[in-house]
Amino acid sequence: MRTFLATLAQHQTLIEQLKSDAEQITQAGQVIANCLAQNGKILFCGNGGSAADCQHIAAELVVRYEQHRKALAAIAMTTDTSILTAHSNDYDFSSVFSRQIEALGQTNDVLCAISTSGHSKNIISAATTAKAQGLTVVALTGGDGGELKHHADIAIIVPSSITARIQEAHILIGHWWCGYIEDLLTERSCFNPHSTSSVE
Ligand SMILES: O=C(CO)[C@@H](O)[C@H](O)[C@H](O)[C@H](O)COP(=O)(O)O
Ligand SMILES: [Zn+2]
Repeated sequence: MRTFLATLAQHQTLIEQLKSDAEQITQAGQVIANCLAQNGKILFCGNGGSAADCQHIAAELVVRYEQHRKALAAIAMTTDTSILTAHSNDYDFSSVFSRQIEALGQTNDVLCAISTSGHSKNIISAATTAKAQGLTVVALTGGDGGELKHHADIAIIVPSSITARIQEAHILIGHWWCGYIEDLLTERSCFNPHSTSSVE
């Protein structure tokens, strides 16, 4: 029988291991911030719990994380039930995200592809389509990074085989990115009164 303390210990071990990825996680945060500063947008894709992470992080960027500041361009490609059902029903679930990238992706955008296994077909297809269209691909994955790591410009691999622990690490990284991006864009005066929206 699992105990809460044993699960907590797994989580803490993993968080400790993530220290060695700090530089790469920071670099990915810079890539996302640069994209937003240059009027690009962040497209997110993931399945199940990772789909929830997509809309969670996109909401922090569009609305706010810690600062009242201008809106940042982010889209969770996991939320439009008409697109998701029409495409899966008429074509194939494996291309449900790549189709949206074909519609929305531009060369100065970033795809943030989230897959704990790194093996989900629709996520790999999204990454390959994004690369082909000139987007930068940041992958949040786990295990050994699966096939996804081969199709990403930056692949952050949480070294665990437990889906839940990987997801917990992913949202920690996603939250950290949101704060770091707000800090970086503030430092570059991207949120000064002349570049902000009505929420100021
Ligand atoms: O949240 C969980 C498990 O914690 C599940 O919903 C999980 O996200 C789903 O099984 C996903 O389909 C797994 O996909 P992936 O992370 O391997 O790409
Ligand atoms: Zn979950």
